[in-house]
Amino acid sequence: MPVTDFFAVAPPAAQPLSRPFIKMQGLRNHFVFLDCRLHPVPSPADIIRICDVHAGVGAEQVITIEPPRAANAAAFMGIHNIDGTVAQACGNATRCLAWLLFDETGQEELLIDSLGGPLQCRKEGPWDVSVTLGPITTDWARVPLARAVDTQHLPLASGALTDGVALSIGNPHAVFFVDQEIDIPALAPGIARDPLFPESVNVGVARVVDATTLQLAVWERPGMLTQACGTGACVAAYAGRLRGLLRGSDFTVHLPGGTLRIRLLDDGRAVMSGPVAFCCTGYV
Ligand SMILES: N[C@H](CCC[C@H](N)C(=O)O)C(=O)O
Repeated sequence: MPVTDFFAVAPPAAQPLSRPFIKMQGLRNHFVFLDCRLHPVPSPADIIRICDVHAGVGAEQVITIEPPRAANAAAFMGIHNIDGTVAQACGNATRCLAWLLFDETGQEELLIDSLGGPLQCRKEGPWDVSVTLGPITTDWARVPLARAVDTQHLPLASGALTDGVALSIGNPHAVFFVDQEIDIPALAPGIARDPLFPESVNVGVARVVDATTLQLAVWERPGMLTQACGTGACVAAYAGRLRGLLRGSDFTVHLPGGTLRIRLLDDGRAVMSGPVAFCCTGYV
């Protein structure tokens, strides 16, 4: 029985809440999945409650599985941040959603549609999934930025976070390369709320280990340090190669929650490969 059959299981009569959910995590970046092929997309207030571990099950994003909007897509993926706002891309959640759809359909390759565009997904192992995201761009208007600046050498700083690179892979990122320990919660908000970023920005802090390896941590929109950020890993590898700090096409990105493998394609897209894990089911 596919895990997603749970979405059709009625709650116990005494259950005060009626919405079935599946929770999964990718490198400890954790998500609540709701099937909106059967139920309406929840309100921002409900998203906030579900993400709040003191009021709901707790999650770093709520992912809504919606009917496909693009031809030959298995589903549309809605990405909802903890403040109820909508994001355009989420690498770790895409791997988890792909796993659920592989399990549901028996397929081992499929397309997921999203605001950031189509995402080709492939089952690499029982709990290992690759997703092709992008293309990545450093075009200021598409990050987006509020004005034209050199996106490869950003004119803003917050403490030791200087000389960053602005990119988009569907969602906005600013990547800073450092060679020292950084108090990210102290410094990253100064970047994220800078008026240069009209939609705010995910702030990646990267340290080069060698020509194909990074260490990375990301202060994600709307303002939280996550254990892993899939889109952040893709753009950090891209920015590192752009800066001449990395070489080749295949990279390893170590995040606090674990490691992702990133392959940069010639067309600007990135193939991100990594694990997924099942957490629990329940009702919210
Ligand atoms: N908070 C991000 C979305 C989730 C990105 C991250 N969880 C990933 O795995 O890519 C944003 O607002 O753009």
